[in-house]
Amino acid sequence: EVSCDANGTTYDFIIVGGGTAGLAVASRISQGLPNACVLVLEAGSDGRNEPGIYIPGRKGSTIGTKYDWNLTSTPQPSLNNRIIPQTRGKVLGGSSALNLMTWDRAAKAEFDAWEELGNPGWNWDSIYSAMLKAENFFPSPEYGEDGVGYTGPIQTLINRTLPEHQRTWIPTMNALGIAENRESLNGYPMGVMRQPSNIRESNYTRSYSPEYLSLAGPNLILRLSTRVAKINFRNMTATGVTLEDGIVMTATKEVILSAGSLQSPQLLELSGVGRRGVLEKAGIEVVKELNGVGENLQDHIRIQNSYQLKPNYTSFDILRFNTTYAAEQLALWNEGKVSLYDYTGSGYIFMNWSSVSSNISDHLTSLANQNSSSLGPIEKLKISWLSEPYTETVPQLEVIFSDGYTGVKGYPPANSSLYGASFFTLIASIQHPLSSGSVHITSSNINTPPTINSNYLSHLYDLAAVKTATQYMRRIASTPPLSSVWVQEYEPGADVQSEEQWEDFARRTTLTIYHPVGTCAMMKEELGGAVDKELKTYGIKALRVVDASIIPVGIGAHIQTVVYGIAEKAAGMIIEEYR
Ligand SMILES: Cc1cc2nc3c(=O)[nH]c(=O)nc-3n(C[C@H](O)[C@H](O)[C@H](O)COP(=O)(O)OP(=O)(O)OC[C@H]3O[C@@H](n4cnc5c(N)ncnc54)[C@H](O)[C@@H]3O)c2cc1C
Repeated sequence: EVSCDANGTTYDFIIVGGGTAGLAVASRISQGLPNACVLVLEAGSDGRNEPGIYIPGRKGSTIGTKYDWNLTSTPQPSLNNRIIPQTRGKVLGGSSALNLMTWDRAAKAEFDAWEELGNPGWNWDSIYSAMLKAENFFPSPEYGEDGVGYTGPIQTLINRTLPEHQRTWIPTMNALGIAENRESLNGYPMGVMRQPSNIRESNYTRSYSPEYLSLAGPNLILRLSTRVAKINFRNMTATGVTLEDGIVMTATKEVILSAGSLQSPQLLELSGVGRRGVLEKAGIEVVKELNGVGENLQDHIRIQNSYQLKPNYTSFDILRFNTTYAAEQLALWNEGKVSLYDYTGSGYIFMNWSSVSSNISDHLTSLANQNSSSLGPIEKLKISWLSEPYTETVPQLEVIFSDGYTGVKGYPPANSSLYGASFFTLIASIQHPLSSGSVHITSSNINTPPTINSNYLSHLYDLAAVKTATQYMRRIASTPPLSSVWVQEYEPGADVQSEEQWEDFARRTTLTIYHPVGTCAMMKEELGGAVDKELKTYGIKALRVVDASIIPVGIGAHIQTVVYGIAEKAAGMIIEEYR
């Protein structure tokens, strides 16, 4: 058995970023290539003992803390120049430590499109089987058996804690013509459903990418609080990395970049791989001119409505204003008993626009088709999904039932008569927005955050889509039986009625749902790709990118399952190549 030096400077593989994909790919390589030394370099600390991370009901509490890189967008003109937080985990497990634990999958056609973009071998069948390797589903009478995996390290389940008023969710959507789908992870995601959350059944803790480390052998060396400043090259071959403190680490086989959609392109550019104009402006010598780096930034946008519950319902909000009750619930959670601290927002719908109305669908499709002569391959694909035959399978709108207040206006302050009230929130997410943007460096210093411009709502389709979504959520809330649980629409509020007011609400409150992808896209180089079908960086040897940045086209689902799938598939290719 190989012996790997925990404090050495030379390893076979160096993985940059111990996040969602990074720990998965590193652990699988360690397992599959036991004679190779695998080094993971993670800038963040170990958050496995942090209650804000491991208690599901404390999801969101670590946003904006030391576990977050606290990146932000540029002022967004179509959002009244608001600066939108670009939350990213800076901790072991990366964004899988901070995410909201939705575990789902997009439609078959969306993954088959990856192959059509010039990536033979990347289609539903192969990506699906890679995704299944990540998970271990705990069966539930409320969910089916098709579409879930049972052998992976990430544990998933249907949450045992369901607020009373959330029981209205599925019947309400049925009344609006949306059928229940209990096998929504099998490539056909449409319908209304509860969905799994990535929670460990035995102790109801967050199950996330550090779980992969239990698969790794002693040949995996993990270094925390260690930030990579650049990748080093000789003769167009990656030879290792330089750390922030100047120490040089050598990779004899490969450097694997898993720093995520906002920081993998940053590191490539800091190392001389990217758009010539960007590199020259930042004073960086060009190693390889690669136009796709940092471009094609796509994200899911969200908008939210919230409703004040009748006094006989207790929501998740009670944990913020009743400290005695919160302490009791926490004690229950600590004893492993059913508790409000178990809760994750587990009610969903995935639907097309014609389920809102055929007029809406026609209107949105015609907006999407404006300027269709100058479209790139990604926009063309997204627009094709608005028409037959894809309308029946590829979702355009997601709505999440999220208990408690999670809007933009803020929970009522202590001096308000509404303080102590309970709310539920409906969160809509537009699955295929047509606005896209970029993330680029502006300086050669790793400590200067990259400039992130997502161009949110810059496309008329996106603006009309969020308006439609928030209007539709009022319709959902006003449909029985959900209509019977609340007294008042708190946000946007009943006075929002005209088209102008809805548009104003959209511009004031649209946010991201934290799914940036596409910035090192796996696509032909001439189409704007940065990596090939083996995730190898064009023009450079021994350098792969393995994280959400390689996703060429945004998907109609939350993205962690496919990030694990990408890592599993990458590990398979790497093990095959070096065995
Ligand atoms: C708040 C939030 C909620 C979300 N909710 C959901 C959800 O409910 N369901 C879902 O499916 N998806 C969700 N997502 C999205 C999903 O979690 C992410 O897309 C996914 O985890 C990204 O994985 P990744 O491997 O690409 O990057 P990350 O997991 O972010 O990993 C990147 C890692 O690289 C490290 N790093 C960066 N730069 C350096 C450097 N220079 N040197 C060393 N290390 C470095 C980072 O610290 C980090 O650990 C959410 C994301 C966020 C932020």
